Amino acid sequence: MIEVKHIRKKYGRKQVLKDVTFTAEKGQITCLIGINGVGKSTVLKAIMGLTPVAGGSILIDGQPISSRSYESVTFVPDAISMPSGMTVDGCIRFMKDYYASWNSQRADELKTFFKLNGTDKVGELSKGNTAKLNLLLGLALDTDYVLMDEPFSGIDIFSRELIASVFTSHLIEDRGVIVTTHEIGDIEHLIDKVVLLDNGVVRREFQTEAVRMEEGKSVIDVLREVYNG
Ligand SMILES: Nc1ncnc2c1ncn2[C@@H]1O[C@H](COP(=O)(O)OP(=O)(O)OP(=O)(O)O)[C@@H](O)[C@H]1O
Repeated sequence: MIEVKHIRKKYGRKQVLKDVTFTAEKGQITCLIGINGVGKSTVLKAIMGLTPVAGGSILIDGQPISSRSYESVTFVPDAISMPSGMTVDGCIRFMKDYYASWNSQRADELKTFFKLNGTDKVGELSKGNTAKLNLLLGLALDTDYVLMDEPFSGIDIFSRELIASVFTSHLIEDRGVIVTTHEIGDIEHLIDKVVLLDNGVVRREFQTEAVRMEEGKSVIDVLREVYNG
């Protein structure tokens, strides 16, 4: 389980996270939602230890985050970090050489699933194919948790559907996923849990199925309630 407890974060004088607490379970898809600039990416970066936080703690399977956390958590950022002149197969080879946890079989399956062409260069990929390659490079690592920052950002409906279908496939297996997205409609039916960030705090944390069954509400209904009062 990933446990985020009372974390705070300031950029300069701006208090972005005032007191953020939530958990994300292994085997579940947890969606971090909130309006632009609320601090979703900052939370993901904090879990990865990529940005320092002022207070609170973050535990991964009971252990405080450290350089060893990379063995259990993968971060898929919202932009690809591979050189533009590298081919899709070149990226895959690079990752295989660099990471002991690289799973070549899953990488091959993802390449086929996303219909990526091995000889295409990163800099010449469409936005949708760039997002797919970025996900491939993250999901082919054998880690217990995957954090994805806006995997649907700026891509067409068909690519979004294909990416969404990965969430329910064996390619995710029983890993824990934390995803940020504005495209809630695309994945509402796939999400197990929602963490709603607003004004530096978690305004609601709920299991989607429970809210659907007990209150007859969708995630969007809850969002409207929170933001429109
Ligand atoms: N390195 C930084 N230096 C200064 N301010 C920053 C930095 N990174 C983020 N911020 C600010 O912190 C706030 C939260 O940013 P963050 O990217 O975490 O929000 P977000 O919820 O992911 O936004 P979006 O939905 O637009 O992606 C924003 O106001 C942003 O401008």
